Amino acid sequence: MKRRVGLMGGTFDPVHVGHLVAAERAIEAGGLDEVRFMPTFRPPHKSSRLGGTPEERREMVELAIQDNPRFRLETIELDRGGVSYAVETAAALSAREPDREFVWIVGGDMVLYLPQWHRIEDVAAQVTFLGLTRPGYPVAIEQLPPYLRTRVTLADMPALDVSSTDIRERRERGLSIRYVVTEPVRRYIEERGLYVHADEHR
Ligand SMILES: Nc1ncnc2c1ncn2[C@@H]1O[C@H](COP(=O)(O)OP(=O)(O)OP(=O)(O)O)[C@@H](O)[C@H]1O
Ligand SMILES: O=C(O)c1ccc[n+]([C@@H]2O[C@H](COP(=O)([O-])O)[C@@H](O)[C@H]2O)c1
Repeated sequence: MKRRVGLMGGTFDPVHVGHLVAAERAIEAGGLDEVRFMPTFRPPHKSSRLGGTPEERREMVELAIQDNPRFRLETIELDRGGVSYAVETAAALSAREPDREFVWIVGGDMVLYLPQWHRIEDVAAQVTFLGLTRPGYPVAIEQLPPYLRTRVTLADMPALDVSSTDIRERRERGLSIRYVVTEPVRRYIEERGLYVHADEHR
C-alpha cells in the first residue's frame, strides 16, 4: 500500500497550536503515515502584508515540529519561489514521489473556498483533501461541486480559536502569545522582535 502523506500547507506567519493539533488529528482521521508542513513562498489569495520572511516562517515551523517524528518540513514551495499555486505543487510532488498518496489538509474555513483555487480540478485529480472543521465554519459535502465531493473527506477538530492574525495582533498590542505557540517559537518571535512593528519589519 502507498504511504499516505498529509500536506499541511500554510503561510505559518507564525505556526501555532491550531496547526499542530490539526496535523495531529489529521493523522488519526486520515490514516496518515506522516504530515508535511509546507510553508508557502507567496500565498495565492492573501495580501502581501506578512510579518515574517519566508526564511523566518520556515525556521518557526522547524522549531514547532522538532519533537514529533511524524511531522516533517516540506520546502517545495519555498524552493520554487513565486506564487505558491497548489496545482504546481501537487504536480511536482506526484512526479517526484509517485509511490506516495498525498492528502491536502485544509481548515474547515478553507473547504468551501476550494472551488476558487487555481485549476482546482487538476489539483483534485492528483491529491485528495481532508477538511478539518474549524470553529464557526460549518461545512457540508453537498455544498461542494460534484467533482470535489468524492475527493474531500471531512473530520471534526477541537475548537481551537487561534489564528496567526490574532497572534500578530497580540504582538503589536504587546500582549502575551504564551501557549498559543510552542515555547521555542515564542522565544524565536520575542528574540527577533517579530510582528511588533509589522510594517517596518520587511
Ligand atoms: N485554529 C485552527 N484550527 C484548524 N486549522 C487551522 C487553524 N488555523 C489555521 N488552520 C488551517 O491551517 C492552514 C494554514 O493556515 P494559515 O497559515 O493561513 O494560518 P491562519 O492562522 O489561518 O493564518 P492567518 O490568520 O494569517 O490567515 C489552513 O488550511 C487553515 O485553514
Ligand atoms: O492554489 C491555489 O489557488 C490556492 C489558493 C488558496 C490556498 N492555497 C493553499 O492552501 C494552503 C493554505 O493557504 P493559506 O492562504 O491559508 O495560507 C496553502 O498551502 C496555499 O498554497 C492554494
